Amino acid sequence: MSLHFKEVLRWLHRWVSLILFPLFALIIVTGAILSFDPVLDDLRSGPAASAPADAAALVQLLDQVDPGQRVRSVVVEEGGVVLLEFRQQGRSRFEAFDLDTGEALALRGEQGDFFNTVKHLHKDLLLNAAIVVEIATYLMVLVIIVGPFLAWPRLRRTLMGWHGVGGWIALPLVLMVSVTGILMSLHIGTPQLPPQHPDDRRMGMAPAIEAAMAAGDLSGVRAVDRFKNSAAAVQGVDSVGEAVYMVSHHGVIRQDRFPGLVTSLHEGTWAGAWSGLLNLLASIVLMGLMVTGLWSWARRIRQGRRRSGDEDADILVAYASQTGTAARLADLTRQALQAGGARVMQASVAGLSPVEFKGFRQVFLIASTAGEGQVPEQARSFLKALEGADLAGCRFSVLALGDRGYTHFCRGGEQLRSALMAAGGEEALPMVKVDGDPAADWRRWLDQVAALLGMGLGDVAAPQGDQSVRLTLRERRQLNDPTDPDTHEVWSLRFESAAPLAYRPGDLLLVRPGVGEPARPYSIGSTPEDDPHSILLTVALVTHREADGTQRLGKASGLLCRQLKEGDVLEGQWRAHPDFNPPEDPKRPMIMLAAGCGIAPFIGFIAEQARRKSRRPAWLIFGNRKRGGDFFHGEKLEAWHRDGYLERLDAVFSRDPDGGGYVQDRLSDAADALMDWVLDRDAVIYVCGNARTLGEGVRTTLARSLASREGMTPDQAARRLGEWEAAGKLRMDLID
Ligand SMILES: Cc1cc2nc3c(=O)[nH]c(=O)nc-3n(C[C@H](O)[C@H](O)[C@H](O)COP(=O)(O)O)c2cc1C
Repeated sequence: MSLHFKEVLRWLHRWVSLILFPLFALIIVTGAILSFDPVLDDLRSGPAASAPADAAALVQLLDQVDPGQRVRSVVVEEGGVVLLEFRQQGRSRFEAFDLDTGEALALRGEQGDFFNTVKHLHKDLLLNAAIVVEIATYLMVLVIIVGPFLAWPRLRRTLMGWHGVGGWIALPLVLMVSVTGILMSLHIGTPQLPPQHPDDRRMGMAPAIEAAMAAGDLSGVRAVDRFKNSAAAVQGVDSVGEAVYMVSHHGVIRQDRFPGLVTSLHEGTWAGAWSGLLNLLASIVLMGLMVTGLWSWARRIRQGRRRSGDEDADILVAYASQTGTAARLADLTRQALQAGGARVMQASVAGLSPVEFKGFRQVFLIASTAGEGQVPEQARSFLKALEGADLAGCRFSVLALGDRGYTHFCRGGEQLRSALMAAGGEEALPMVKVDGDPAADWRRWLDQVAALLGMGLGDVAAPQGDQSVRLTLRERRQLNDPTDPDTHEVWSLRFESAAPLAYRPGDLLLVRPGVGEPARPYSIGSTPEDDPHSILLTVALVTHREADGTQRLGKASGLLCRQLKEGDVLEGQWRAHPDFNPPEDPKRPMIMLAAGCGIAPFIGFIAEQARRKSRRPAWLIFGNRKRGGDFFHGEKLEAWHRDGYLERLDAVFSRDPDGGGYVQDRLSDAADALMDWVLDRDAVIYVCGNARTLGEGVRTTLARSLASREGMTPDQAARRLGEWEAAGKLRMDLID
């Protein structure tokens, strides 16, 4: 089936059931209640008579006890007991009589009006709106039929896994109840009726029996019911055998069966009263399918919408952060302004579209600079979207974080500011540029913000800055095959700290190669739970070739991989990186996508799992050039996989024949499983490696899989990824 067609089907399946959820639920729940009706009837009215009542005697009784012909139904029970149903002010009332003596008898049980009301609700919503129910039933059948085209049944212990398998197994049953409903509304497979006119009076019970006696040779009667507008159905026995006479003021038609297979299938009376329990099961399954579908849809929406702050905020604190500093400052800014009485929303620009800025009285943007003077990865699509945006009247202020050690100081913040101005935004406070540790500058900027808003500040928490650490190199081991020129030089380094450290795997160690030089961040790939004095790094040696052909080493990586000797001391800084730590919720699954030395933080993630004996579902896709030459930490990873700390391990090698290509190729091959993890199990996706190759490849593959699975346009899928980033469901730690 073509992808596009499948997307259309998925769209129909989802939106028809979401929009009509209340109506579907009403039809299904009332249907479920009605499936008890025949059962209760059976229990209440005692066994049906084995011998029918004499037709002439019954007419005589009716003439005697119901001269006004108000009885709506007649049932003949064992022992010559005749049960008559009267209606008074819309309510049913029952009376029992002895056929032989005409005496009134005590009732065995009281039949309420309840089932009648439910039946009407089921058939016409108590509003004479049978056509609405009919159309809804057509659409319900459409939703049911489309379901199996969307996915093969696969046993997965997820909400959507149950939804899929449940839908497949129950398909015949749920189709049976819904299709028979449609057939009934079309009068297909239901008893043939004699002609009727809209202004006919209702058929009386006694005249109906007499008409049946006159037209055929009906001798015994089991039951009489009003049927459709002005007709009646007389069930009984004639010279041929069991028969039903459909009687109207204009004719009589004899049938062998009543009410017909279609109706008895729909009402669940095809094998006696108790076969209705199958219909009850169908209703429960249908409700279950609707609720699981709705629930998982709602969860997906929620996954993308996580913003913190006040719903009715008129102040927005937006941030664009690469390693979490701007995000932390945005958090503290929001808290301080809220404490001062303002209504504030805080969000990453990854999850915002530029027009949203216009909905706020003031926007405060805290933006860092990454790479060589670029905006952080999470702000790239926002910056692009600003190109065509109209932000006339939008008032904004920027706090730009940076480091003068880099050539393009605070260029990320500058780019965002220029784009906001070009779109028509008005700068409320002049941009403040921060060099290095932002604590003091941020605090001053916050005072300006408060003054601009004309408010005082509540308690202001101090931002936690980077912490100095003194480390001794204890061990350095080359991870790639030194004899293979086709692999990059990568080392594993273990440092020791005299003081215990309370970092998390994924936090950063900032290494400054010299005074005035910019610091370079390295992901920490260990857990203090193994040893609080130890830190593990995985470092690629960066090399540049000069114009004259000589090779120059990267300053920070050269220091780590060459200059430092075992036993030497390194003065570094430890920076918390909460955006790139394992998920807070110890059960929430995680997917780790790593290329080359992007494996660095994940070694710590899985080590933490193993130390805690955690069975959190974890899936790692690692990509590099050659299995033989550069499967970094391969043995350790395979052991963790064997021991169950990694539920799934995929290693792909682009230069091996049949090596599986790149990480994004494996991701694309496993698109179904990937979407199961991400959408149904609410996994967090971590990506670490090169921005241009891995970052963009993963982004494209994710957007494509999402678009196909969810029936979205490429734009919608890209926006959803942005929302995931803002909500911390997609976390990228990339290097240019
Ligand atoms: C890899 C890397 C590249 C950076 N490039 C620049 C740059 O080109 N210009 C600049 O002013 N600051 C640069 N910085 C400094 C950051 O902008 C600064 O540390 C900021 O506080 C980080 O904020 P964040 O954690 O929110 O991303 C760079 C930092 C790192 C780690």
